[in-house]
Amino acid sequence: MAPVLDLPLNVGQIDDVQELKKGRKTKIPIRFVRDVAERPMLAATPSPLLSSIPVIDLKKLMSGNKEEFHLEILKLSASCEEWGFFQVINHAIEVDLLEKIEKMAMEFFMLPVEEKQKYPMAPGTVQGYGQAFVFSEDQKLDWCNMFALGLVPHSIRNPKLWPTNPPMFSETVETYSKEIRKLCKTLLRFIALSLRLNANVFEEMFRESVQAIRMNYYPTCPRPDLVLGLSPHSDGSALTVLQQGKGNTVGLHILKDGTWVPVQPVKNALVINIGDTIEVLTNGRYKSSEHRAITHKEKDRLSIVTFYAPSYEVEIGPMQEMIDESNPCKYRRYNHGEYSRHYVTNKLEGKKTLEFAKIPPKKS
Ligand SMILES: O=C(O)CCC(=O)C(=O)O
Ligand SMILES: [Fe+2]
Repeated sequence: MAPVLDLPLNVGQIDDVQELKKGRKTKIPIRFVRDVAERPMLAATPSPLLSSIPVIDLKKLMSGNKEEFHLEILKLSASCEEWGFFQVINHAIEVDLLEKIEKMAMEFFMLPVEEKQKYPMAPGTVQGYGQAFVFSEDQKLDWCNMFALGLVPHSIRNPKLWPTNPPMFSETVETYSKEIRKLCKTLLRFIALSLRLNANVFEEMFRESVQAIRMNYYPTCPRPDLVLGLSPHSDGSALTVLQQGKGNTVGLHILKDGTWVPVQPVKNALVINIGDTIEVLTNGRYKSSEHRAITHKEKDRLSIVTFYAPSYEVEIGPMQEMIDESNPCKYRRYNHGEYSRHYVTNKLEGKKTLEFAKIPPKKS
């Protein structure tokens, strides 16, 4: 992943949530207890109208007749504009592979803590096992264990972080990442078409795109009402592909028009979201929505998340086609590597990271 902070950081004690659980204590350590305004308010049920994000059928885009294609492209465009999220079905990735990576990830998280800590995530970095995005002693912690790896290009990989246990881990991650890469390229072609742009525009612009994977494991929590599984954030990627564990409970929430909307898992679907890079490139037309994860009292949850982004040397800024009199340019131009560094060296805090790219509105 991108370069990280050189400073020594004092991040205080970071308890491993799976180990806390083994202690069978019902009292949540104070570092995990959120301020009242941040707590998830689980009792409040959102309107049923809001309870599902759009589902895109990739088969209709790849091989549907003219009418099916047209309707699906319109749906894709509306999903990216209004939600910044959709679920994709008929994505052509074998269910076996999805099941295999899920099994590997679970096997990894179930290893004894000493085994997992052989791949430590150093404070202020985002690869290895632990909690990312923690920069100070007084920062609240997420009820989550993460394991993250840089995959593509080869130079961002840290070979010391590739587990040899469970066996086949690296082989499965390689195969999976290739398939997800193909899917991202395909989706970006349709996203370009939905904007009436040349289908290759993103692929050509991104050069050798960067890809990283993060596995998030949310153990059960005695007080889901007090904690967050993952703090609210938007993703710094161009596109993110999220696989939820089979039979997962609802855990992912998207902020839409000021309301947290739970994402109902759809069997064998993958959840796709627009990252900050596409928001900037489209001058805000396609949104990188704020999202978070919550925990559950009786059910643990796993998510396997792939971040797909341009090569670090690429310059990003709103595309000319996205700017006109009624849509003045909202973001400045910057180098993607610079943004990536900014993203990974700041705590997750809603869409605050994207302030980096915003042009302040003119005072009248
Ligand atoms: O686990 C989830 O559903 C959310 C994960 C996520 O947003 C992330 O890893 O960036
Ligand atoms: Fe995310």
